[in-house]
Amino acid sequence: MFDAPISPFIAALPKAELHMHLEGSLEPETIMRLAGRNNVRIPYASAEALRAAYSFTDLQSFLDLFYLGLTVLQTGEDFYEMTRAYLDRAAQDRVRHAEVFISPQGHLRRGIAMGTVIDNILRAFDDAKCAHGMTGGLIVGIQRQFDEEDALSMLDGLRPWRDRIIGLGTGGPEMGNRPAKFRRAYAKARHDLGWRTTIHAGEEGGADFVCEALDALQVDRIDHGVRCEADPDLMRRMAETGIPLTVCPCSNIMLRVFPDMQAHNIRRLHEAGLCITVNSDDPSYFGGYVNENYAAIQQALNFSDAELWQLARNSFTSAFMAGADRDRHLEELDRHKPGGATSPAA
Ligand SMILES: Nc1ncnc2[nH]cnc12
Ligand SMILES: [Zn+2]
Repeated sequence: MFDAPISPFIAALPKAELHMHLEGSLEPETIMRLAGRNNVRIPYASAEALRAAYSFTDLQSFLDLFYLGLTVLQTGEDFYEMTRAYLDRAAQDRVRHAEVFISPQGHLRRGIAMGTVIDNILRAFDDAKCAHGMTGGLIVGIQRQFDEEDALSMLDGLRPWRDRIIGLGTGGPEMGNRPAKFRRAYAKARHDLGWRTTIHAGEEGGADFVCEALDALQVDRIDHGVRCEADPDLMRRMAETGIPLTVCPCSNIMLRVFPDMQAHNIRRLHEAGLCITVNSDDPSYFGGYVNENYAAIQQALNFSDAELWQLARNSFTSAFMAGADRDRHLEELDRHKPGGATSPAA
């Protein structure tokens, strides 16, 4: 579906990916293989039949399949393989820093222990860092359809990994589950656990969801956020404060947030001075890893190499990453600047 050619510039461009759900990186072939290995019933005859079902009408129609697919994850090895496969694939796309989401509640409810989930994801990160020299970290995601008590008890269960987790996010069905529902969970993550925070807002929900996320939760980033355009005051605020948006162009087309890529507002958001980053969200479900997302906006919306370079730069400056790592990545990125590298003072 997203078959724009990936230019040599995009292929070589160092980039950070900040919005990618590990469970959304499970390819249909992997889902069917793990279903067989773990004796989990998936009501599709083959990987091709499962992939053929990836035709969505809205966020919920996707989430139904996403929640089905993740049931094949049973053992520590499954979580390791899923994470390692994504990180190896991302390294091929020149992702130098990856911040990925996991939704522990979806696994705890099926009787999987927190340690099985978290330890094995972190082990895959450690190995991928050695293999590819990449940096990155794990963001735990609240599933917003469950109540805040459930989110708070998940946070209690994550305390032993407090220093190895970088942030808290929230995903799941946005309508009917406003950001302020998780006020206490976000305060706990920030003050008690010392994590950075982000939330899916303004994907299907309106600009008011983005405002509420900023005011009630004081998040550091907004995931998606594309519907902020409906509120000019909010647009000005976002431009002034530089709060990053992790935009996922292919996801937005697949979930019908916009009818097609030409109609996507990412260029307008960028030109309005917002800090925009490009990400894949759930690459196996939406037909594109991060480079396909860069290529899609280049082709449909005429992003120049210089503009794509700026989006890649935003991805590093928006990351929840230590200053020394960021400086190292930015130095490497500088060498790919169209028209030549900037001087250290620039
Ligand atoms: N695009 C998305 N929106 C909300 N929740 C999600 N979980 C995985 N992908 C998601
Ligand atoms: Zn997402």
